[in-house]
Amino acid sequence: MTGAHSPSAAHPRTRPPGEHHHPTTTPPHPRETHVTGATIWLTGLPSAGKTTIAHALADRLRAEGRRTEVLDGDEIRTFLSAGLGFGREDRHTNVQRIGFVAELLASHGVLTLVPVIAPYAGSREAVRKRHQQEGTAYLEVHVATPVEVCSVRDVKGLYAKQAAGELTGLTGVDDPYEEPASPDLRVEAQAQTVQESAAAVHALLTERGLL
Ligand SMILES: Nc1ncnc2c1ncn2[C@@H]1O[C@H](COP(=O)(O)OS(=O)(=O)O)[C@@H](OP(=O)(O)O)[C@H]1O
Ligand SMILES: Nc1ncnc2c1ncn2[C@@H]1O[C@H](COP(=O)(O)OP(=O)(O)O)[C@@H](O)[C@H]1O
Repeated sequence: MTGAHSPSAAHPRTRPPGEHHHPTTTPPHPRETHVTGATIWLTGLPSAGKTTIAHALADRLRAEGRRTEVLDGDEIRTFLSAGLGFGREDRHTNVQRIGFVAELLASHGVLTLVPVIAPYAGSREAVRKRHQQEGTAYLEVHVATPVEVCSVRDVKGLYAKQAAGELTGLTGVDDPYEEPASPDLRVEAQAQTVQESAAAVHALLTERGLL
């Protein structure tokens, strides 16, 4: 269909039937005019520090008055991705679902932090592409703590379980982790405090004009 309501490059999402365009005379909410959202994906091995960095950064961003969400991997697997396992296909599906929700939030001005392993480069690339298509900012942060450090931290006891033969398919041990070739930022979290790691991501957001 062509005409006033046909989709355009600037508004690529299809409006549901019956939903009307807001009158152009309605001004946007003043606080929202200069707010740019973004998805900040923190990828890395289990116990690398993704969740800890995400929450430290979220606290800081909220204190600075920014709308911020953390899409926690464990929570997502309880609700949005309930029933999915840790095989290649399920992990890919999980990452695409999270990417979809993150993009929606980010497109509405929310700084959306995603501490999720996302072990496959192809899955991460698909999420980046989706953001590009929608014109939404996307940053990939590799929390690059080496497996030797992660396995000592072993926050959830997964490395010990794998070593004891009680679990197979642990990312970075007996399941793949495809390291990002050119992330927007690589954080050497094993050599930093949590606040230093969070500050490095904060500096990236500033550098990219998102703060
Ligand atoms: N086999 C195996 N491999 C990796 N991780 C495992 C596994 N089994 C359970 N867990 C726990 O689940 C969390 C990973 O889920 P995610 O949704 O973040 O990862 S994925 O992108 O779908 O791979 C991950 O959370 P984090 O430790 O916070 O990374 C693990 O605690
Ligand atoms: N610079 C750092 N950044 C993040 N976590 C760190 C750092 N230094 C030490 N840690 C510790 O490492 C652990 C990381 O656990 P977590 O954030 O749950 O990892 P992940 O979400 O990647 O599985 C936490 O106990 C945290 O306190």
